Amino acid sequence: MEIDKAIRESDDRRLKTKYENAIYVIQRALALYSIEEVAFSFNGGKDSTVLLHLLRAGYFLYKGEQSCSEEGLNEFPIRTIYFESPSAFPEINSFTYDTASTYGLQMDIIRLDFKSGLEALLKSKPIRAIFLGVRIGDPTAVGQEQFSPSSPGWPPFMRVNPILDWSYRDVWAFLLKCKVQYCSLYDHGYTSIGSIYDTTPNALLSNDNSSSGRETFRPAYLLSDGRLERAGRAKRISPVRGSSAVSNGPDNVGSHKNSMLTASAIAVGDEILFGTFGDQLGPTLCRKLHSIGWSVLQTTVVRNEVDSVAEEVERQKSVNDMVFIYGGVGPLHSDVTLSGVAKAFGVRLAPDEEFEEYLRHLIGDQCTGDRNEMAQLPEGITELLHHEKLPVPLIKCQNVIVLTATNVTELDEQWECLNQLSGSSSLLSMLEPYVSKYLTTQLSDVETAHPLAKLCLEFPDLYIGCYRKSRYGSLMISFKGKDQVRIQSAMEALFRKFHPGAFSEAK
Ligand SMILES: Cc1cc2nc3c(=O)[nH]c(=O)nc-3n(C[C@H](O)[C@H](O)[C@H](O)COP(=O)(O)O)c2cc1C
Ligand SMILES: Nc1ncnc2c1ncn2[C@@H]1O[C@H](COP(=O)(O)OP(=O)(O)OP(=O)(O)O)[C@@H](O)[C@H]1O
Ligand SMILES: [Mg+2]
Repeated sequence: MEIDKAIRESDDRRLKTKYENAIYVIQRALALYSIEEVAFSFNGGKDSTVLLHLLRAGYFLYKGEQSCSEEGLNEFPIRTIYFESPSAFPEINSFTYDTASTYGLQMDIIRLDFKSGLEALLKSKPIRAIFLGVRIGDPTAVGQEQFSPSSPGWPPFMRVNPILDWSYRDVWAFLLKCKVQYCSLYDHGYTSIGSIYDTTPNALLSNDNSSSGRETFRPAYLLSDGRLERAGRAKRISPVRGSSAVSNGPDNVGSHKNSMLTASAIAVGDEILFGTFGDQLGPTLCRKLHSIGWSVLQTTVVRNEVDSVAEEVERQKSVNDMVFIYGGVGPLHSDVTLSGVAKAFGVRLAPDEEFEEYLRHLIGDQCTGDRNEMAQLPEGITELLHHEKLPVPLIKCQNVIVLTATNVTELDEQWECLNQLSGSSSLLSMLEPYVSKYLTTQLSDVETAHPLAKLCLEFPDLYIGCYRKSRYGSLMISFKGKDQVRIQSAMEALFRKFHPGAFSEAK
């Protein structure tokens, strides 16, 4: 069988592993369901083209194990369904039909929407399982496994996704290694194909030939960052963020100048709770947030335990505009922060090829196996924050930023990068910074308590706090707010309540 031979003769270890896993899934499905009970959903796209050849190989190998003779092994008896639509590209349509005839596919053409089409199909045929070319990273892959029952509200069948864990690069490695035909649009810069209304060539593959008047594009397999395969697809409205207060674009940055944005910080570390090691980052992070006008509502310390992290993240993300979490990131048994974040959002960890590439640069050969645990990130909600000064991008899951800093110097660097990124994107809106004034007094707590309580009522827009460094030393009074004039007025109001010289200003 030519596909099996091409992969077995290749020296691409990663591709071999992906191939073997996919073939395993296909063979399990063929063992679970009779041939009349399975169908292949084929639409001429690159992923379904990969799947077609995997199914051909999988069926061949499965049948070969069952019978001694080679007779009939090259046929492909799996029912193939194609949802034909007038909004499909003509190239996709003709490729689908040509491929069907080349490989003798028994095609059922369905001219209904997916759901109604499947309802009709399942009524007329004994189908129980459908092979799909869905991959992690596709918007529809979130939450799916290799075997996933159809969703509630859909007719009942098993979705079988043999290439769920394949990356964009794996897809192209396979198609090129096996030298099989694929739809011609992929040679002209299309990297993911939807309808004629929502799909254009991927601008990242554009040749700079604007002077010639006709823009041309490089082939899809040259796209180096697979995460951008959908860059040529019209955007759907993205999921709602953790909070509407975080700006969604540069235009909004200014409009937040005077609004209130809140953050919290979560430190993950048993050693902090044992008292062996102090939280290095919390206080610095609070000061930094304050300096850009954000209010910090809470800092917490949680154990290196998935559920503890998940519960805290879940709580904080729903009441804050941004949550910062640090500690517990890496390959150690105690590094559970990303699992906790994933659990808080109800998603799983999935391999992220781009992140893996960064880690590979950083730790080289120590990056073992085909599945790098450190390159698993919360699926469908992760954004990598790139900055030239960062060896590995920071991870942002909706309104949760995972900091990898372990000390203040590293935090300074990461904060600077975050700030610079915020300048050109919507990351952290810069607000009017807080200003602070401090007074000290030798007056007793009892003398100051009542007038200070009244002052707080008179200046509800300011934070007026009191603390002392020792029970018998001087009392420190802090005034924090965004309006210098208001702070001055509050201080003067306080002076008027006591004898002159009762307070002195402190730095
Ligand atoms: C054979 C088949 C089965 C599908 N099963 C489901 C399903 O169980 N649940 C679901 O939400 N969508 C299901 N879909 C729809 C897809 O998840 C998804 O909406 C569709 O492929 C997206 O295509 P679009 O980007 O062109 O809208 C199915 C689609 C096909 C072709
Ligand atoms: N019109 C359709 N008819 C049959 N199956 C479909 C159709 N649209 C989608 N599918 C199924 O859903 C899978 C995922 O679709 P998706 O568009 O992500 O991948 P693709 O079309 O194979 O490749 P590409 O990402 O390049 O468009 C397909 O591989 C196929 O199994
Ligand atoms: Mg497609």
